[in-house]
Amino acid sequence: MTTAQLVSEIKRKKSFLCIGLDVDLNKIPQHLLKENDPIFAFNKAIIDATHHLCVAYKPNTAFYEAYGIKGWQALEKTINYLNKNYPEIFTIADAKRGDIGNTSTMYAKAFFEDLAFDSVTVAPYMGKDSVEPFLTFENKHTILLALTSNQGAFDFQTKTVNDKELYKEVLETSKNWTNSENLMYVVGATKAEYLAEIRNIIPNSFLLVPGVGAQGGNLQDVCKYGMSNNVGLLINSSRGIIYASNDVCFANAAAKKAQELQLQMEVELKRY
Ligand SMILES: O=c1ccn([C@@H]2O[C@H](COP(=O)(O)O)[C@@H](O)[C@H]2O)c(=O)[nH]1
Repeated sequence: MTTAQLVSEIKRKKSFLCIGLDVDLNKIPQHLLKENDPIFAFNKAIIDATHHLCVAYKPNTAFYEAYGIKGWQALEKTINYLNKNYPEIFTIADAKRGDIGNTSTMYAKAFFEDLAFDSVTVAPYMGKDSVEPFLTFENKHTILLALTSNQGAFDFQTKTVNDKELYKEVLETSKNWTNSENLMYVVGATKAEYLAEIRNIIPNSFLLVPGVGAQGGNLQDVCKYGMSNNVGLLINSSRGIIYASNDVCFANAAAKKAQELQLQMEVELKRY
């Protein structure tokens, strides 16, 4: 999917919501455990109930890898289901990959070709040659970790290196890499006060913003400092939406939570 198509979907749906599909078998409704593939059954119900309220889904691959081959098959079924039934949806494999060049090429093939995701999250720590293989794929997006939502972000990302905080160095350096138009960045909603400075460095890049909901980030603060001319935001909530209820009406409860966020986004889109 192109960035222009993503922006047009955001405007059509009046939503820049990304729903995280972080499936934990201990948290899903117990009646689903009788299904042949409980993870996919859960995802399908959530997707069918919420697709009109969001523009993106983000399965975090850890929640699939934890269940071995069955988890990986459920991830494959989920992305195939999305691509077949809701091709207008932007898909994110939250896999946080990145390695020496030839290995990164294989990661990129896995997520962009085999699984046909629109984007994958990548860690910048190994530098340019570990990220550029992802950037060579046309109309695919590499979402680089810049300033993450967790407390540990302060261990390295905000430390000063060469008179600059490390996350700023990541932004400034990566924006000059070949095919950098295919870059997006992760910035945690819990770090909204950093967004104005981040926008000075990358005024138009899309930001994937996790941390609203369960982690306590505030949607309005993120929009105030993080929205760009082309919206430029995908705000993610995972647990806050998909585990709204664990009874038989779980998908409706998830849709209700998603709608609460979508309505707030509609207000923000009018404001900026
Ligand atoms: O900085 C980051 C990067 C990634 N994540 C991931 O996003 C979701 C958040 O889930 P919630 O349940 O809405 O808290 C999850 O997959 C994280 O691994 C992040 O939270 N922060």
